[in-house]
Amino acid sequence: MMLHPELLRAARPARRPLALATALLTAIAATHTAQAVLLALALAAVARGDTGPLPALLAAVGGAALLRALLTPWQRRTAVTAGASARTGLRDLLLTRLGGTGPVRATGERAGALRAVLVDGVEGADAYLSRYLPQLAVTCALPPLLLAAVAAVEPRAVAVLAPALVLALLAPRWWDKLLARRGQQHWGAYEALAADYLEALQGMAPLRAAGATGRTRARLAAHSDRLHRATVAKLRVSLVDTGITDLAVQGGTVAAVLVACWSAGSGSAAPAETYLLLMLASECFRPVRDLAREWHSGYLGISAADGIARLRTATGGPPDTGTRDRPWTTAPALRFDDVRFTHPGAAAPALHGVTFTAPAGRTTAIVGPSGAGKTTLLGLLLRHADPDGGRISADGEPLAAYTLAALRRGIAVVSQETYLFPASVAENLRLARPGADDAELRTAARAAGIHDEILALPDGYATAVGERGAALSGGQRQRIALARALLADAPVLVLDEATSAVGERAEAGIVRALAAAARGRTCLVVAHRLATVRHADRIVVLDGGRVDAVGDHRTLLAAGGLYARLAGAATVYAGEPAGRSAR
Ligand SMILES: Nc1ncnc2c1ncn2[C@@H]1O[C@H](COP(=O)(O)OP(=O)(O)OP(=O)(O)O)[C@@H](O)[C@H]1O
Repeated sequence: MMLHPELLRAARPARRPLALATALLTAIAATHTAQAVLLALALAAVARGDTGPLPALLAAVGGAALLRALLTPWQRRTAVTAGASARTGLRDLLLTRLGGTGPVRATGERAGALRAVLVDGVEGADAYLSRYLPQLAVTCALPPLLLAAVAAVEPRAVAVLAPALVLALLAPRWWDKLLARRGQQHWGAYEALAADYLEALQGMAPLRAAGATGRTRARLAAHSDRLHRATVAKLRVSLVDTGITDLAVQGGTVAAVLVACWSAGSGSAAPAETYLLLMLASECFRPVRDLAREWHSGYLGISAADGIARLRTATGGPPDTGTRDRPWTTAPALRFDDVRFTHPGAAAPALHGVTFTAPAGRTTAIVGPSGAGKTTLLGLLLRHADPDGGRISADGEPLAAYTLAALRRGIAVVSQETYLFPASVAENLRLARPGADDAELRTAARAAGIHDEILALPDGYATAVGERGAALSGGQRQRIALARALLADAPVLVLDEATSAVGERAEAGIVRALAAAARGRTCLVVAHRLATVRHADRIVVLDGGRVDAVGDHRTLLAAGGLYARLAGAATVYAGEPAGRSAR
């Protein structure tokens, strides 16, 4: 009788089909009981030598079997519908929750473990809800009614059937805690192995380059062995559980047969009563046997339930309490006011009180040495986290006033880590705007400097890009991601090292084209190569989490501070004398 609040919560969206599936299962169980009673009456008629009622009784038996044959597929279909509805609701909820907590890393979960919960865990919850739960309801409801019927026929039989039923259903509950613990250990080992395999597959190239594939294989084998041991430990407890249930079912049935024989032998029961007793005794245990059959479905769901609960209640994102559910209609001015932030667990603040304005419809670049806080600042703008102090506002309205969905619709982001889905180039572009026509796709691709290269692909815009865009170069992937962001037509465009994989020569042209395409939008650009941002309307120089200077390229160079030093380093790095760049 394993009930888990997390799984019961997941059942809510599927309440109706689950109730129908349970009602149908009850009806199917009722046809078994009716068939048993009718067969007992038919056998009693044969024993009496009275064949008169036999045709009607046998026709009724056939009717019960036929009804069951009709109800069973209906029940299965309804249960599958209920499971699908619960599964979809649960995955939606978990994905929304994950989306709300920001990047996957923010939840502290490994991607492979998340995949295990979202795919296998939710499948386990489906099996629990659609198969185990209806059967559990029937098992709790039916045997007491059948015991009452047995009591009416032969009260003494209840004395053997009731303890057997109690033993079958309740004895295994004594080690529910152990079962739950073993289930969790098994699930934990499964999640860890899923995460290990995903990371090993994703990191195959660097592992091979570092000659570490052998060590990785050995580590995976060790974790696989851990999962095997957890499976055996779980199976051992599970087998004891089903063993006790089987023993109680067999023992109870045999005891009931003995009571029936004794009643018949002593002449205290008529043949009809004896047959009824034999049939009803067997029917008492049918739901218990059926529940044992669904036991593994239930156990899988229970094992995964804690993982689902952990994900559903994952914290790490800011509260989505804003009421403005539409993004800005025109490009807003973004104001950072004394923004302070320390990453969870970090020893020192990443931002110490950052103040500047990114003017509406203009391009503002954020530059600074590694670790200056540029990415942290963009993360706060996207509300992956909220500042510890100060505030960020758009057109004077705090970001928290907007719903997270509105905010994220209003801000298109291209970061260093681009993600392309295994679909065509056109489909990847249309993720940003499903209704975009071909001309719009081409305009965005031209602005991102990728149009000609797309045309040169085997099927042009219909070319499949492979998993994570494997069929394209890093620079091509980044420019497709840029085109996608332009297509989104959001009033705010954030580029975080968005052209880092593009060659330096091509980069300047792309950035110029981007600036033209994004005219009228508020752009925030982070780039290591200063040549990328020298045409920005405003440049904010960050250093150690503080604003060092704000200005345009010329005034910052003339001021001769950190920016000039960074520019010098950049031009030397690019093979140019520092003086040329300064002019
Ligand atoms: N998730 C994190 N947890 C703890 N500290 C972090 C985290 N992310 C960044 N930091 C720290 O915050 C500071 C600012 O990091 P941030 O990534 O914002 O700098 P950056 O200017 O973008 O650097 P880079 O140019 O190298 O990308 C650094 O000291 C960094 O170590």
